Amino acid sequence: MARLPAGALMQRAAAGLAAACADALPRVYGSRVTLLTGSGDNGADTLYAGARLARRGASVTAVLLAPDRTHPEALKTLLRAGGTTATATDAAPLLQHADLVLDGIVGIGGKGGLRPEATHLAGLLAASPATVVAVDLPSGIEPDTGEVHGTAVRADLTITFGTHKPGLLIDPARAYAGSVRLIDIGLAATLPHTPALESLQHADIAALLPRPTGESDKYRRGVVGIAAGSTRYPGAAVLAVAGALRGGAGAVRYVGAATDAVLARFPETLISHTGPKKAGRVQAWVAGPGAADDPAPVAEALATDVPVLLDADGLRLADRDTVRTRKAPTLLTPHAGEAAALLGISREEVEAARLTAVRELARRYDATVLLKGSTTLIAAPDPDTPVRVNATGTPWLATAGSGDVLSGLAGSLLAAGLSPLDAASAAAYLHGLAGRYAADGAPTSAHDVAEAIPRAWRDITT
Ligand SMILES: NC(=O)C1=CN([C@@H]2O[C@H](COP(=O)(O)OP(=O)(O)OC[C@H]3O[C@@H](n4cnc5c(N)ncnc54)[C@H](OP(=O)(O)O)[C@@H]3O)[C@@H](O)[C@H]2O)[C@@H](O)CC1
Ligand SMILES: Nc1ncnc2c1ncn2[C@@H]1O[C@H](COP(=O)(O)OP(=O)(O)O)[C@@H](O)[C@H]1O
Repeated sequence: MARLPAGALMQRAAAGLAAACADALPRVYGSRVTLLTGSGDNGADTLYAGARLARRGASVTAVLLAPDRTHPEALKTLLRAGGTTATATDAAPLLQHADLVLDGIVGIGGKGGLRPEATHLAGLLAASPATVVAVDLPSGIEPDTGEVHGTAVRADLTITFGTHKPGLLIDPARAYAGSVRLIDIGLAATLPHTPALESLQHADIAALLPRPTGESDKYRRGVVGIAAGSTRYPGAAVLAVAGALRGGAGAVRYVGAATDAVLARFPETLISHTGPKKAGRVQAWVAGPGAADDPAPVAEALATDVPVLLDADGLRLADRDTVRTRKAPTLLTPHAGEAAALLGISREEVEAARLTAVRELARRYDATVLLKGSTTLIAAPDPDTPVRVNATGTPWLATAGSGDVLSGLAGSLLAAGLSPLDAASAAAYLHGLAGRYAADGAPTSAHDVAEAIPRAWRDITT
């Protein structure tokens, strides 16, 4: 992100910051505020905000990480307002007794992991009972990727300026930010034209979801084929069909070894006793959930000329060159473990660098990739298309079979005519919202998530 001159923008940032700190304190007058002040503009923001709080009667002390390189004007302003300074060696009691700490060690100018002195302060801060407010972003996280190398500040609240940085939206860094509040300081004209990341909201998703019209019939609405399930995992087929039936396609066709289980639960399913190749026309295939070790249905689905979603076993069974050379689009929906296997790295490496992993998979497979997990990311094969980060979801979704529901749902949206990027985005959004409704603060099941999809759909579109 480009660095802008201080001045008016910095004053706006400081005003917003001071107002947010005042909101976070029971009262400003008499409260103890400690500033962690680095030598860049991020540190200067803390000094200007601290000056505003000092003028309202707070007792403000700035811990200067680099006393001789502190922003001189900002420091003068704090001192004139009655604030004081300290060095990092005096920080421990100040942090221990503060009501509120402003973290301005580094912002978007931070490079690599925190240096030793900053690491030490972040450690002291972790043991402090104070409310921690991060300035622009928690020091130590990587602003552009969401990675965290070493120690980072854990904030209760992050006040970010102008735009959300990717690190505030993607785990693991996201978890360090606490709640995030965006302050508009008039940066819009200077931001890059195409963002690195997009996060679709209710209205964006509503505009994508298919709606039947008077002309519609079940075939025109799209038929989604589900090649899933095995004698070992029949439930995966049932759950994928459950998701597909709620995804907007006019009909769901099933092929696989779980016909009885699928029909028992969903008699409306069209059954074909062949592989995808001879199953009859569909507008999209979902291949892989619970497929166990049979590569044939996956290969047959990939040989068709309609969009194919590959999930679970389908990811392992698919041939990469076949995916790359398909004319119709392919959507891959791995969780971190499956992504790791495809990339030949560890699950931990994927979880530590989700953005890199999802982009790399999209590049290697020349396909759209939805990477599931604590942060769901969706990357298109074109590297210039912004990656999408899903705004809904809940950790309660981490329950067996909920990914199968997602695959059916996304497949159904593909069959209804959405592009892989939009189908994946809309499915993740609906699924995340349905997960929240189904859980409502208590454990839930994949089946309940599927049942909550219509409520999520209604909420988005009405
Ligand atoms: N964009 C805008 O328009 C606006 C931006 N604004 C604000 O400016 C912030 C960006 O300020 P910035 O560019 O001065 O960089 P910043 O984050 O303070 O870091 C640089 C300092 O950190 C140090 N340092 C670096 N790495 C480190 C590490 N790993 N561990 C420890 N230290 C490390 C580095 O030291 P050096 O390498 O020089 O020794 C240097 O001193 C931005 O986040 C926002 O708050 C607002 O005022 C509103 C308008
Ligand atoms: N910690 C988490 N926070 C939010 N969502 C999660 C978390 N862990 C998993 N999920 C979501 O739960 C679903 C699990 O899918 P998956 O791992 O494929 O499970 P399964 O194979 O059992 O169906 C995905 O939609 C994923 O994004």
